[in-house]
Amino acid sequence: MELVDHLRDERNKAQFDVEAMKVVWAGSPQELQLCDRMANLVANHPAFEKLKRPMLVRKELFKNSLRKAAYARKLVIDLGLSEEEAKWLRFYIDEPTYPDLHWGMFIPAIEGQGSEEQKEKWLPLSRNMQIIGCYAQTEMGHGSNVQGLETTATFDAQQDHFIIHSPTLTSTKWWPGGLGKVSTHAVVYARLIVNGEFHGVHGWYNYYSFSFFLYLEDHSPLPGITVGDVGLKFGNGAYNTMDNGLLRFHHVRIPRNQMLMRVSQVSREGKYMQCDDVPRQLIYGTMVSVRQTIVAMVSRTLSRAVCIATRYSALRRQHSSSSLVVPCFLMIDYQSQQSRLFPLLASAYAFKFVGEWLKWLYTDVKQRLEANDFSTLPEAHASTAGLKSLTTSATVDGIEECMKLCGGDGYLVSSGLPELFAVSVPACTYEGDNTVLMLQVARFVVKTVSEVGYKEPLGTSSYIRRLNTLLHNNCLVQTGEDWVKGDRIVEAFEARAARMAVTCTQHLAKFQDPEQGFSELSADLVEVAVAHCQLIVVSKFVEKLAQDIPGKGVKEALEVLCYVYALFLVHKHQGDFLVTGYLTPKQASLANRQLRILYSRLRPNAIALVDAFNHTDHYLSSVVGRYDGNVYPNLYQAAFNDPFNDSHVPDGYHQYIHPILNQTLAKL
Ligand SMILES: CCCCCCCC/C=C\CCCC(=O)SCCNC(=O)CCNC(=O)[C@H](O)C(C)(C)COP(=O)(O)OP(=O)(O)OC[C@H]1O[C@@H](n2cnc3c(N)ncnc32)[C@H](O)[C@@H]1OP(=O)(O)O
Ligand SMILES: Cc1cc2nc3c(=O)[nH]c(=O)nc-3n(C[C@H](O)[C@H](O)[C@H](O)COP(=O)(O)OP(=O)(O)OC[C@H]3O[C@@H](n4cnc5c(N)ncnc54)[C@H](O)[C@@H]3O)c2cc1C
Repeated sequence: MELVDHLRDERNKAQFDVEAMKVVWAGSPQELQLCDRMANLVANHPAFEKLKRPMLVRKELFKNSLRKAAYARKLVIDLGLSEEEAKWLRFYIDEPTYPDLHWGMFIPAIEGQGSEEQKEKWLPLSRNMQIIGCYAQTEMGHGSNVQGLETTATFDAQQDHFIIHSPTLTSTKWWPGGLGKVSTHAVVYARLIVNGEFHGVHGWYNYYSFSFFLYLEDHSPLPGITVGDVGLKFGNGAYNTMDNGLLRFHHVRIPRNQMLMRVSQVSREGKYMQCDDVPRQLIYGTMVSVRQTIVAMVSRTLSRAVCIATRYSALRRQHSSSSLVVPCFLMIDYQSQQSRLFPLLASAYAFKFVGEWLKWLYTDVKQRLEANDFSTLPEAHASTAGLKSLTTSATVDGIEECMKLCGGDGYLVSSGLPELFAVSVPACTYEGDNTVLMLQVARFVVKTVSEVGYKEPLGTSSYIRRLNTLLHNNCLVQTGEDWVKGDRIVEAFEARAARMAVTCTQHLAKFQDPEQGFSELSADLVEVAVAHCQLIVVSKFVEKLAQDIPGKGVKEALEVLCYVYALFLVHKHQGDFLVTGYLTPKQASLANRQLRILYSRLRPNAIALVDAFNHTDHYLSSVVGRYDGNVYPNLYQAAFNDPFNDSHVPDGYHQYIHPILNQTLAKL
C-alpha cells in the first residue's frame, strides 16, 4: 500500500538540506549514525512498546520497566554495545529506571570520589552490573540544604568500622532513584564523626560518602536497614517507572575502607586527614557531572514536544478571521501560533548547542581535576548549575505550551505530551532546585563583579572585564536589520547582564550582614543569574554560527533560529533592557518588529527543522506528531484502542445509572 505523506507540501517548502541539518543537530555524522541506529533498534523491538504505559497500575508498570531494562542489558551483551551505545539505547527506551542512576550517578560518584584502590575494586563490579547502585544524598528534611544532612558515620577505631545511623525521622534518606526496590548498593552521604569530633562542623564540607551493601542475598534488607519506595508520583506512567526510595539506618556497621577516600581519609588509628590540594567541593562533583548531562539531554526533550506541536500545527486547519465557517487557515499560519511555537523551536536548537559547549567545558574541567588543577571548578559549577536550571525550566514550560498549541488534542495522552510533561517536571527540582541553583550562579557573578580590579574574570564571565564600556555605552541599533548581527546581539545581552549584576552588587554592599542582604535580594539575584545564563546560551549560538557549517541553506536557517531565540528574549525581558537604560523604547520595538519578520522567514522551514531532529515515531509516541501527518484516522483509532472503550457498559453502569434512569435510587 502506498504511504501518503500528509506533510509533503510542507516538506517541499524547505529551503535547506535536511540531511545536512540532521548532522548539525546530532553533533557529527558519527553521532547521527549512532543515535539513528539505537533509536531504530528500540523502535523495531517489540519489547520496548510503550503506548500502554499510562494505562498500567504501578506494580505492573514497574515490572514492565524491569523487563525492558533486562532486555536492554541483554542487547548490550549480545550485540557487544559500548557504554556510549548503551547510553543511547537507554535514552530511546524512554523510561526512567534504575540504570539511569547506576550509570549516571553511582558510577560517577565512585569515579570522582573513590581512591585508586576503591575504584579498582568497585568499578568493574559496577560496570558488569554485578552490583547495582544508587546515589543517596537527599534526606526527608534536607534536600537543597546539603549542609543540613543528619545521617551520621561514627568511626569505631576498635573494630575498624564506621557506624552509620539515622538519628531522626528527618534524616531518613528520601527520594534516591533506584533505591526503593532494586539497588543492592548505595553511595550514602553522611556526617563524619571521628574520636567524638564532627569534622568541619561549621564548614560546608563535613559530609562524606560511603559505599554500602543494602541487601542480603535473598534481597531482604541487611539488619538495621529499613528501605522502601516513597510512593506514587505525579502523572500516569511517567516517573512511576522509577523506585525513588527511602532508607533508614539503625547503627549499621561497615568496614572503614568503604568510606570513599579521594577527598579525605580516616586511618586505621582513627586519624582524620584531608588530602592536600583537593578542594572539598569535589564531594559535590557528581552533581556537576549530572547537571551537565541533563543540559546535554534536555534539548531533545524540548525538540520532541516542539516536533509534535509543529507537525500538528502544519496540518490542522481552523477558520480564517474573515470567515468563521470555512476552515482554511493552517494553525501554523496564525501569527499568534508562530509567536508561541517558533521561539520554542529556536530554544531547542539553542539548548542543543549550549549543551555541546557545556560538555566540552566539563570534559576540560575533568581532565584538569585529574591533574589536580582545580582553577576552573567555580566556573564549571556556576555554568552547569545555571544552565541546568535555565534549560529545564524553559523546557518544562515549553512542553506545557506545546500541549496548549495542539488545542484539546494536546491534552489527550495519545498526543504524547502529557506524559512527557509529567516525566520532565521533576527535572526542575532534582539535581538541585532550579531557584537554589540560580542563587549559586548569582553568588558567582556577584563575587566576580566584586573582585574586578584584582582578579581577572575568565571564561563565561570575561565580559565583566569590559564593565566600563558595558555600563556606559548604550545600544547602537537604528533599524530592524541592525538587530540581526551576532556581535550586536551578544553585546546587548552582555550589557544587560553586567548592568543588572552591578546594580545588585551595589545594593548588597549596603547590608552590614552580606548573608542577610543575599537573602533579602534573592528574587533580584535570581534575575541577575537568568540574565547571565541567557547571555551564555545566546553567545554560544552565535559562536556556533561562526563555525564552518556545510549543507545548502543550513547556516542561513540556523541564523534565523539564533536571532529568533535572542530577539524573543529581548522582547520577553524588555523590562530589563529598558530599566538598565541600555535600550530605548524605540529600539525595543524595532526588535519586536524584526522578530515578526524572522517568524515569516522561519515559517517555510518549520517542518524541515523538526524533521532534522530525526525522531522516530516510536520515540515521539504521539498520534498528532506522526511523521506522515496522517493524524485524524489514527486519532480516531487511538480512542478505540483505549481499554475503556472495550464495552459500552462500563463497570458500575447497572449499579449506579440504572437506579437513576429507573427512579430506584432509594434502594441504594
Ligand atoms: C540517558 C541517561 C542520563 C542519565 C542522567 C541521570 C538523570 C538522573 C535523574 C535524576 C537524578 C536526580 C539525582 C539527585 O537529585 S541527587 C541530589 C541532588 N541534590 C542537590 O542538587 C542539592 C542542591 N544543593 C547543593 O548543591 C548545595 O547545597 C548548594 C546549593 C550548592 C549549597 O551548598 P553549600 O551551602 O554547602 O555551599 P555554599 O553555597 O556555601 O558554597 C560554598 C562554596 O562551594 C561552591 N560550590 C557549591 N557547590 C559546588 C559544586 N557542586 N561544585 C563546585 N563548587 C561548588 C560555591 O560556589 C561556594 O564557592 P565560594 O567560592 O563562593 O566559596
Ligand atoms: C524525581 C526525583 C528524583 C530524585 N532523585 C534523587 C536521587 O537519585 N538522589 C538524591 O539524593 N536525591 C534525589 N532527589 C531529591 C532532589 O535532589 C531534591 O528534591 C532536590 O534537591 C530539592 O530538595 P527538596 O525536595 O528538599 O526541596 P527544598 O529544598 O525543600 O525546596 C522547596 C522550595 O524551597 C525553595 N528553597 C529551598 N532552599 C532555598 C534557599 N536556600 N533559598 C531560596 N529558596 C530555597 C526552593 O526553591 C523550593 O521552591 C530526587 C527528587 C525527585 C523529585
